[in-house]
Amino acid sequence: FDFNFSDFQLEDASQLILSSNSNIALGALQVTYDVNGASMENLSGRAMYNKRFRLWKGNGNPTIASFNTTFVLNILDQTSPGGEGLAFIITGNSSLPDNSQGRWLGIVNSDSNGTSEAEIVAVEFDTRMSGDGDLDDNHIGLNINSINSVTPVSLSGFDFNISQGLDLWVHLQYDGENLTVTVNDTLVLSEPVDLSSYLPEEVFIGFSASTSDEIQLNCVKSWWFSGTDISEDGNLWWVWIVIPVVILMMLTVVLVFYLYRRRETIDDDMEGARGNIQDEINRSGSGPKKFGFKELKQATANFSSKNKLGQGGFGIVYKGSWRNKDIAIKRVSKKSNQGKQEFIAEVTTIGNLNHKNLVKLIGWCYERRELLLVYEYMPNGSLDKFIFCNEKASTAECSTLNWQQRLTIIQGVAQALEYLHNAGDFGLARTIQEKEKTYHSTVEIAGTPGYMAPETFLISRATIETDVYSFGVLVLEVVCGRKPGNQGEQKNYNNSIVNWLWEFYKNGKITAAVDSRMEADFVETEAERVLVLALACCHPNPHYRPCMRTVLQVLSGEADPPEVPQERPSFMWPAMPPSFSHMDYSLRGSQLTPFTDLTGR
Ligand SMILES: Nc1ncnc2c1ncn2[C@@H]1O[C@H](COP(=O)(O)OP(=O)(O)OP(=O)(O)O)[C@@H](O)[C@H]1O
Repeated sequence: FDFNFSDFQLEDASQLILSSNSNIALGALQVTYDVNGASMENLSGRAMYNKRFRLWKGNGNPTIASFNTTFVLNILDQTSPGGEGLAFIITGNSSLPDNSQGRWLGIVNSDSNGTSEAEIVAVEFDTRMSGDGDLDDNHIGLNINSINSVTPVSLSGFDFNISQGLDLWVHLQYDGENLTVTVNDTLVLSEPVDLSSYLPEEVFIGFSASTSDEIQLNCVKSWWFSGTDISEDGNLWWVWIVIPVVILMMLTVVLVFYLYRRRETIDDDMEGARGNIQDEINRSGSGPKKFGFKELKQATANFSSKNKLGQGGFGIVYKGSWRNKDIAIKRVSKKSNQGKQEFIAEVTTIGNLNHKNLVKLIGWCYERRELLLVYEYMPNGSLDKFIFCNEKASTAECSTLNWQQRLTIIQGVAQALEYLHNAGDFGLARTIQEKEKTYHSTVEIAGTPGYMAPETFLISRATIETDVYSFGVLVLEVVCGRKPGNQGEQKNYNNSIVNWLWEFYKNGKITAAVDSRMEADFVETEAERVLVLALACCHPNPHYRPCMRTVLQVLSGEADPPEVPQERPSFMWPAMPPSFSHMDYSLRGSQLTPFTDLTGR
């Protein structure tokens, strides 16, 4: 809070509040006017700076501003003696009190004198001894809400005479505790005073003066003021709004940038993954088409549950319509363990297969972290619907397959499997074997209990032999119309359909196991041949299982079924090839692990 009037010109009036008896003339502030030829008697006047100065703030232990001010006074008696005096004032009220001429110096009047309502602190330059408290006619004093000074100091002792028309350089300083006054570089007054006790927080500063019957010229020739601006803190409200807003904006920018980068990284990863997948699939030279996710979403009416065909180990299969053609879309579950490698394996191997008994893989999609496989649609659905009948289903709902149909199915599956075992050294099994992981037609260790060869858990992978075992179980299912067993039963290996049938075989009545729903309408020799073949496929020792070529020969009648022992052999591991069969396994000690407990999924 600073201002400086090196002199006073008329235009400076806009920065001042001048009472009616004050004006600017002759380069000076005439606190009581001395021009215009009007009477100068019994006047009082005030000339205040027009902006308030914040003197203090806060309650209890307030912060108090400090200030410095220097002004040049020129007071000249017009009568002898002259009268009355001039004061530097700090006040809550800029307006001149009524009837403050004469001895009141424009500071107070008879009503406000001595009251706190006056709200004024003044340093008076008193040129007339006019009241009881006055020291002499040449003194200064600190006045608080009163015309009587707290500590009047005579300037006569300092060789100054206030009202002789000499320039008095007055420097007034307040440090928040003490008020000091120097006149012409001489310290004349120093007084402790808490201005906040008497004055409001915001004050006007300026000058007051008066005349009486005795008159004088009351001029201020220049005025400089500088005070600490404690109001700034109080005006910092905008800081509390602006800074949090700026911080919030910065955080938002950082967050948006971070999310954008993260998204980019994810997209990059996905792009990278997709790129790899696409590259690998392309490199394999396979035929399946790459579909867009949107395309498949549309084809399945947004994967509507109405279009669900079934659910396998990898996820849900939906029926879809694409270019007026029915398709089946397997949406690999995100929870599924099918990873990129398995996906590529499925696309590149199955996609390259071409056999009338194998469902054709038309295409694939890997987008938005979604893995999808598109197959040709099989309108008749799954075989299990035809060979197992829900006990609650009516006869109409469960049409029984005749012997020829069953034989055709078995032959069809055998042909497909033989094709797989010969086509390109069985890509799927090979792909997964490389990873030392089993892959068959479902997740983790191949498939559903009951279809799994006993060694599956021990070797942890699919082999041609384990496929033959599964085929054997399928044959038993198709011929006997019986499920391989529920999961609970499968925890006990001896409860499997294989063990069940072996009992019939042992008792010499294997055809008694044939599905009774055919009402004995089947060719007994064919049924026996097929069932014994199935037992051979399900031999606990993989080395004794026939290959699929042999299976086909037996099914077509070109060859007899392999010899099958009357008693089901125990499962031993490691399994010995036929040439070692004479060896006493028990001598092999701990290396030989009789199979006792097999746990499926
Ligand atoms: N191409 C298709 N046409 C018609 N229905 C199909 C087709 N593919 C699958 N389905 C139906 O969806 C079901 C699930 O098929 P999916 O191939 O996922 O599993 P699965 O062969 O039954 O078992 P696994 O998970 O062991 O392979 C099938 O049982 C069948 O009912």
